[in-house]
Amino acid sequence: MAAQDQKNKSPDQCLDMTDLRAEIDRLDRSLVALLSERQGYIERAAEIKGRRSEIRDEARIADVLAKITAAAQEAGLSVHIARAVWRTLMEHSIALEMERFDEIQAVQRLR
Ligand SMILES: C=C(O[C@@H]1C=C(C(=O)O)C=C[C@H]1O)C(=O)O
Repeated sequence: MAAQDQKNKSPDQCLDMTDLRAEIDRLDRSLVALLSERQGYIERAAEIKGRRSEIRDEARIADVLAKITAAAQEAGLSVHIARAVWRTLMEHSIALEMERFDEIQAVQRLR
């Protein structure tokens, strides 16, 4: 086990709110890194998709929500939290993808 891992405390090992919040802050940094990596693929999708109408894909949104629901159930994460977070995440991702798509189109019109 890496030295860093040994410093992490399980919820039961946290004896006060300072301990507990340090662990939440650590996990939040990891979540930000993962969401940033996810955003890279959203931005790339804006380059790959040929039409603005392709950006919001309801079938894919339903597919992601179904996979997230199953993964949350398996992991013991509240399905209510998981679905709410991913619905919000996908709405903001779609908005970002549209912004990027419009920027690309604007640059191409100038050429
Ligand atoms: C990245 C995509 O574009 C959109 C963003 C999605 C997401 O954030 O997971 C899902 C569906 C799409 O509306 C995609 O089509 O997969």
